[in-house]
Amino acid sequence: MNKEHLVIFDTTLRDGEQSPGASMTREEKVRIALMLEKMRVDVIEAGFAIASEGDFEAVKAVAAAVKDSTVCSLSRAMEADIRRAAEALQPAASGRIHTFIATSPIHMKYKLQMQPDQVVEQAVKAVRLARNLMDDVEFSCEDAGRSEIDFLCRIVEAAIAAGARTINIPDTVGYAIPELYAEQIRQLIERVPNSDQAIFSVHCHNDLGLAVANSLAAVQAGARQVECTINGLGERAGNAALEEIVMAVRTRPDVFSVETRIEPVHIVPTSRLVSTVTGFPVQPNKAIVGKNAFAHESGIHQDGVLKHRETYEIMKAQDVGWHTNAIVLGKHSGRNAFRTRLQELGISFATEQELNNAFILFKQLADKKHEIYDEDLQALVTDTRAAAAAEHVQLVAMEVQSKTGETPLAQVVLNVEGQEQNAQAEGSGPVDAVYKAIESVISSGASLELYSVNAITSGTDSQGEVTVRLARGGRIVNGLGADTDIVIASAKAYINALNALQTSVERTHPQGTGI
Ligand SMILES: CC(=O)SCCNC(=O)CCNC(=O)[C@H](O)C(C)(C)COP(=O)(O)OP(=O)(O)OC[C@H]1O[C@@H](n2cnc3c(N)ncnc32)[C@H](O)[C@@H]1OP(=O)(O)O
Ligand SMILES: CC(C)C(=O)C(=O)O
Ligand SMILES: [Mg+2]
Repeated sequence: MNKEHLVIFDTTLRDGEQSPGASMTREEKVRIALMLEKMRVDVIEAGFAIASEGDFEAVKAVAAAVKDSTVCSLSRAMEADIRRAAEALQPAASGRIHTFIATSPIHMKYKLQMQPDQVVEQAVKAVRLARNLMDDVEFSCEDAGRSEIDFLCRIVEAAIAAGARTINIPDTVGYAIPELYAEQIRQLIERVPNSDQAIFSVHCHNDLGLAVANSLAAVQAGARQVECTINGLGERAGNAALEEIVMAVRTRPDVFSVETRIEPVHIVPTSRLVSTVTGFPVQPNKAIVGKNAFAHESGIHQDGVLKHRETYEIMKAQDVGWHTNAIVLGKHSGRNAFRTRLQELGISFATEQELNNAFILFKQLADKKHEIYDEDLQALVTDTRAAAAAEHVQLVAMEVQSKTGETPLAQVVLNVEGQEQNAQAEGSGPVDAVYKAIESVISSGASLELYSVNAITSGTDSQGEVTVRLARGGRIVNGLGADTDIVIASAKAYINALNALQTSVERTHPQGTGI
């Protein structure tokens, strides 16, 4: 099937900038415009030239910098606005004046305070003037979503006759519903006698969360330009998101008879740039550009994706500019994802039992921590292996009381060579109390040469990793322990070192001397 071209009109720099707090400098607008050009956006609306001296300069700078996309400026249906837009667009290789006037009864009566006939007259005058200054003119019926269809037909016909090449039917206040909006576009194209002389465009706002759905329904009804913004930035709840429109059309060629010229690999970098410049973070679950858009945490999905990516992905992360998709390990993960990640880290298990033991520890840790990082896995494997090694001493349970103004007290239950033993001791701090309690049972005679604690990853839910070095009779051993509770990590590390000390004794004196 021969696909028709869908014009992608990006208004991040104009409607996007109308988001409270999203103002951009001239330099920032140029940087974003160059990314949009690289992405092969057809039209870049760079600003509203009459709004301020700064916006005039910004439109001018974008017009001078961009070569491959058409650069556009907004203007009211007023002579001064249109002349200012034309002046700012002077340097453009391809420029467009976008002029608009409201057509809904509520806007005409209360805001413009004009009669419908006057609105038509002013629209026609505006389009004519713009066409005298520039070939490419777009006319918008502001608040078309709440305008009467007969009046819309009348003003659209007049605007096309006056020279508008693109007719935009905005749902300015996000009031439209897909089926009804599509019907509005269909009727306009059918009923306006000269509709074949213009491209019909849509510009949808997201007040009811329907901006993309409305835009796509309109495309199905014959619209051939969509106005949209990166990350859905825009007035109030925003505009239709460019990345969602482009990827919907691209992912469902069976549904849409149009195609864009967008190179989607630039989508994520552009999204990041817009987010950085405006300071508006992208929500993690945002389609296409959110951090979680290609991330899988649940075991069943991870297993599916590892076996055949398309089981849970309708797009490829790399196609829209992500480095890769992501298998995130957490409490919903399963063995397949766990084993695969460890293999990627170069860690394999000799037996399925060893893997299962590590997996049990992993689930326990995941219950305490939101996300498990590679460093957590490495520490966990070290723990599993230490546990698997001949263990003379094991920590069964421990409790530490530590209060301001009171001496810390530790109670430990140890399993020594198969026998449970209880001990308690006070110490200068909770770790000191635990170590004294352990020593009251073991009497290792070793001296503590080093004690250090590190957060394995960032965040207060991170695991603490403790390293302990013990020396006895010329032998020095290290012990490692990790836990989200650093006192427990300290006990694990100490016991790990005691066991290492014993193992090294066994190696040198097979009969052993005991710990
Ligand atoms: C749906 C949209 O996104 S529309 C674009 C919205 N964007 C902006 O408004 C950003 C830039 N705007 C501005 O900088 C200023 O509003 C300016 C420079 C355009 C105008 O500033 P001011 O002259 O001080 O007018 P103000 O903003 O207070 O009021 C708007 C005036 O324009 C009139 N007007 C509004 N839309 C149009 C239009 N499309 N065509 C002609 N006149 C219009 C209003 O009726 C009002 O006229 P009045 O002053 O005679 O009552
Ligand atoms: C100026 C027009 C196109 C607009 O932004 C709107 O109606 O939302
Ligand atoms: Mg708008």
